[in-house]
Amino acid sequence: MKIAIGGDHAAVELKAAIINKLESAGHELHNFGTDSTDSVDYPDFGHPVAKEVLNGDADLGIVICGSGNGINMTVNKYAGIRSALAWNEELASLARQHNNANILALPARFVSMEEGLAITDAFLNASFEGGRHERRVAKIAP
Ligand SMILES: O=C(CO)[C@H](O)[C@H](O)[C@H](O)COP(=O)(O)O
Repeated sequence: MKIAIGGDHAAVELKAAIINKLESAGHELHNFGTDSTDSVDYPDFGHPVAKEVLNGDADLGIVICGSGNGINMTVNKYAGIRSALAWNEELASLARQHNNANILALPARFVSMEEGLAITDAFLNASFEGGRHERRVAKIAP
């Protein structure tokens, strides 16, 4: 799977661990940074992930900031992006199963490294259930 990933300075350690794990599992990661703990602005790293998913160069995206909120808000500005903030595995699975989320937003300062990796796995391993959820997801667009 091709996965776009980006985050701010709060995300660096978790992002690196996710990239390492997913590349080892055979996924192709497109890393849009930041890879430094110098303070940056999370929108600058969310926009390229949203664009990569929308143009089809990535199948899914992962965005990370301290709370997950700012970068989640950023990518959800794009029509066609359904980004879900998840702080446990069940929320991540449900985001794919019920909402057909195409981006996972992680709160780096509120999950452990182990939890962040497990949440990512749950997101990638789940799939959209369709059925009644198809109608609801179609109604998300205004
Ligand atoms: O902006 C955020 C909230 O959605 C992110 O959590 C940022 O990572 C956070 O604001 C960064 O805070 P810092 O005090 O500038 O490190």
